Amino acid sequence: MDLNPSSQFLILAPLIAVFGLPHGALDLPIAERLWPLEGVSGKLKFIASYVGLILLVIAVWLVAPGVALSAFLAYSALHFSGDWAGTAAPLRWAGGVAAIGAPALLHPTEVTALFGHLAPLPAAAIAADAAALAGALAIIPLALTLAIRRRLSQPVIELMILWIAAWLLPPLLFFGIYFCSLHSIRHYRSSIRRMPSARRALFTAIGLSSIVALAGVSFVLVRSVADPAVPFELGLQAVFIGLAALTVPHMILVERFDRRLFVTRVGQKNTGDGIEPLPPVSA
Ligand SMILES: CC1=C(/C=C/C(C)=C/C=C/C(C)=C/C=C/C=C(C)/C=C/C=C(C)/C=C/C2=C(C)CCCC2(C)C)C(C)(C)CCC1
Ligand SMILES: [Fe+2]
Repeated sequence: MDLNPSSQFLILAPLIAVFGLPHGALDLPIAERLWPLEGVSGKLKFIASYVGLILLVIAVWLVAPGVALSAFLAYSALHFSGDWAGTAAPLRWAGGVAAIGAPALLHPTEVTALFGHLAPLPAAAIAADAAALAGALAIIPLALTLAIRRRLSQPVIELMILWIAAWLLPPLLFFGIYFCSLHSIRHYRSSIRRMPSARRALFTAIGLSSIVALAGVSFVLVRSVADPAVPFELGLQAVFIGLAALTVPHMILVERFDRRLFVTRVGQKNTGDGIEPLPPVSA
């Protein structure tokens, strides 16, 4: 598909705002299930720590963008591997790495140029090469599983679709579709089932994601008054540096939530010697 990066971005940004942000905004209801965030002060303490971590990541990005970009790619792969949490480790890793590495391997020039908007070019090129190499290595567990098992399990089918999508779609569009369909919806469904009140969690998620989306739009509007020549670059930075910053507290919470409830992202209970479905929380 032939779509220039600015047009891809115009599709990606609203997709992320509507379908991507709410899965992270469930972090507040998740924290309320993990700890007794008593009263307004309990919630405010949690929000202050969450926002503090976000600001810390943005500060690191401003000081050392090359290091921050590489770290973002690495922890994103780790976070995305949770989408195949009930699966054997090699396939789980192959999935998390492919979400980043497949577009880097199949569209190297475009991905290097996009990374170049987020970090200085030499560091962006190194990050793009490393992501492409990781992508190539991620094919090995998939190919071995196919060769040994000789049957198409659900994770194998999902990974094959992921690779075909990465091949057919331009990188930003591929990422938007993976992130908003597989990652966000899977995480959203498995988390909301564990909430005492799904309706309340949904309203909280909508409210918090609107705040984050508004913050991103305001950043682009204010900055483009000073430099109207680069709205695409500012938009890309708002989305990806924003996601990089949100991911750190988001990952910490999701890990704790999954471990505390012994729940994998595919909505199953890990009993140590097998996987069994967990009953939904009663209201
Ligand atoms: C709770 C809370 C809140 C909210 C939150 C939220 C809303 C969250 C979200 C979260 C999220 C929402 C997350 C996400 C994540 C994401 C990620 C992790 C991504 C990654 C990506 C990447 C890494 C990419 C790459 C690339 C590029 C850049 C280009 C093209 C190619 C590729 C694809 C390779 C607030 C702050 C209000 C307050 C406090 C509390
Ligand atoms: Fe997530």
